[in-house]
Amino acid sequence: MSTKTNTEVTDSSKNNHTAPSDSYDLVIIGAGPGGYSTALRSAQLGARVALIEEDSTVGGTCLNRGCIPTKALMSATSTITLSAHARQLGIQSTFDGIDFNKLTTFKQSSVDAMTTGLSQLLSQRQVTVIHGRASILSPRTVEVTNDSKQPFVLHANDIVLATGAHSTPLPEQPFTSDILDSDRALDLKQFPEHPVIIGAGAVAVEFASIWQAAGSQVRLLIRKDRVLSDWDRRTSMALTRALQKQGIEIITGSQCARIEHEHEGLCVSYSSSQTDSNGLEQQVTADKVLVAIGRTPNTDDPWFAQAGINTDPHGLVLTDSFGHTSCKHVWAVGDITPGYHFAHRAFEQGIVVAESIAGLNPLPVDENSIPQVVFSTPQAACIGLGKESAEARDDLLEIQETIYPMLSNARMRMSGSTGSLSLVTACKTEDPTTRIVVGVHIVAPEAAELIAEAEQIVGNQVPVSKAARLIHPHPTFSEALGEALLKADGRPLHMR
Ligand SMILES: Cc1cc2nc3c(=O)[nH]c(=O)nc-3n(C[C@H](O)[C@H](O)[C@H](O)COP(=O)(O)OP(=O)(O)OC[C@H]3O[C@@H](n4cnc5c(N)ncnc54)[C@H](O)[C@@H]3O)c2cc1C
Ligand SMILES: NC(=O)c1ccc[n+]([C@@H]2O[C@H](COP(=O)([O-])OP(=O)(O)OC[C@H]3O[C@@H](n4cnc5c(N)ncnc54)[C@H](O)[C@@H]3O)[C@@H](O)[C@H]2O)c1
Repeated sequence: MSTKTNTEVTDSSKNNHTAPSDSYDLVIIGAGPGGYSTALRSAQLGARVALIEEDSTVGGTCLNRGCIPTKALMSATSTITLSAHARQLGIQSTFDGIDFNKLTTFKQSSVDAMTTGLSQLLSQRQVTVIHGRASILSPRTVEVTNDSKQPFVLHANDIVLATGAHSTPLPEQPFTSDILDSDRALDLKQFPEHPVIIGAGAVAVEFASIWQAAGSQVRLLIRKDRVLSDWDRRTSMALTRALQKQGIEIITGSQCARIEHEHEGLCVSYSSSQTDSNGLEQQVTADKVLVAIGRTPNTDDPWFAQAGINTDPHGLVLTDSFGHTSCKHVWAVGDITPGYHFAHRAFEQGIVVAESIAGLNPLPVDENSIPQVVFSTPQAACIGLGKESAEARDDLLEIQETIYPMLSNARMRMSGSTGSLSLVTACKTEDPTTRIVVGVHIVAPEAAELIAEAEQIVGNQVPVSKAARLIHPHPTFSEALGEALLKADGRPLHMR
């Protein structure tokens, strides 16, 4: 849940040496990954920075109710999956249930460690953190409101908008204690017994993995034939099959019509192109429903439009590749801007905006080399282009897909997991004799770590012939990428 408070307008950190003033080089609205990375880098470059956050803690969605608490739960429940696998390997272990109080303490301590550490870092860099709700009064003036004092005004040479996003509900179906968004799902006191999850993106798939591992009987209601349907088809199909193999029921081609309360839970009505061609509705029951159909940017306060900040039809703030908005001296970063919505993208945007404001002329964020990772079981990760998107590009020639059979990898076999790995290679029209790697797509237990190497290769446009010379330690999951590169270079080693 969002932890909005009406704390006093003051420095958040007790040991913050910088007293609030009314004049700054930079005022940033929102202390999530976009806002705090801008603050940290700007302060490092010598700017006087105020960071305004309406929650009681810094860190935004990611630290408080996104990346960190979900991965804490995932770290905990993945041990149940491991222990089930251990039994197959001859290691006797029993799963005696979950101490939810202890689990909640672990999750919260993971969050607290990150938010406290961030607060201290901001303090060390002399960033003034102010708790309150901010709005732009004019291009160089921000008003801050909270309950305890009169609104007050800050002046700034530049303003950065980093207000983030919130979960989108189904039409006319507000979130409740039973119809959950991810914030509410993270606050549950017990895992649900037979939840329905609506959606097929990162939130849906991660919660499906957490809950199924913990013993819930999860049903996923998805519109297409596979989860992560905007990913490369082979990869998303591999993950879909892996989830089904674990017992997650995936109802494909389905569109939720409504959710109603019944005597003992919820009834989800949906139309399904797969099971009923006459369009008749089907029903499933659930004790909780998680609605994970995307997020809406926090840009609907009237001051956005009044300040002249242009948005697209989804409410996303339009910027150039350096973060300038339509309003001079106002910049935007993170989930309110069009593109991938990940913390690591927001970090890089924050750095680029800070360096632009400081006059360092940074390179713009390279939107083509942003890795996507889903912390499901198994994990899925990708970077760059799939085969179809590469074929649609005018600047690429001779597109080739190389598929590595994951069960040829010793560590994959030992893990008991299924997976997939494919590479897309191509030549650029301007250099038609040099083949480079333009995309890597992985489903595997350590895909989130493996993708970092792929990012170097794709992001730096390394020729296949050079990348295939990199030596990988044996026996590791990372060898799978090495073997795939050898195959793409026409020199497969441990496969035909
Ligand atoms: C369940 C979940 C799991 C996720 N897991 C991952 C993951 O594993 N990896 C990953 O890379 N990404 C993950 N994400 C996405 C990631 O959390 C976001 O991309 C990231 O937080 C965006 O950062 P931001 O700074 O743009 O916005 P936010 O983090 O949303 O921060 C915006 C901040 O602005 C504040 N604010 C808004 N309006 C005002 C105002 N008017 N005045 C003052 N303060 C204001 C808000 O209170 C908030 O703290 C996850 C998201 C969710 C929901
Ligand atoms: N590991 C990570 O990096 C991570 C983890 C969780 C969330 N996130 C980010 O948080 C944001 C929110 O995640 P999300 O999964 O909610 O959104 P998403 O946009 O990633 O996925 C939304 C899913 O809902 C489906 N959908 C949309 N409207 C629907 C409808 N009316 N009925 C049924 N299905 C519908 C879409 O087809 C899609 O599969 C994303 O930007 C995501 O990148 C990232």
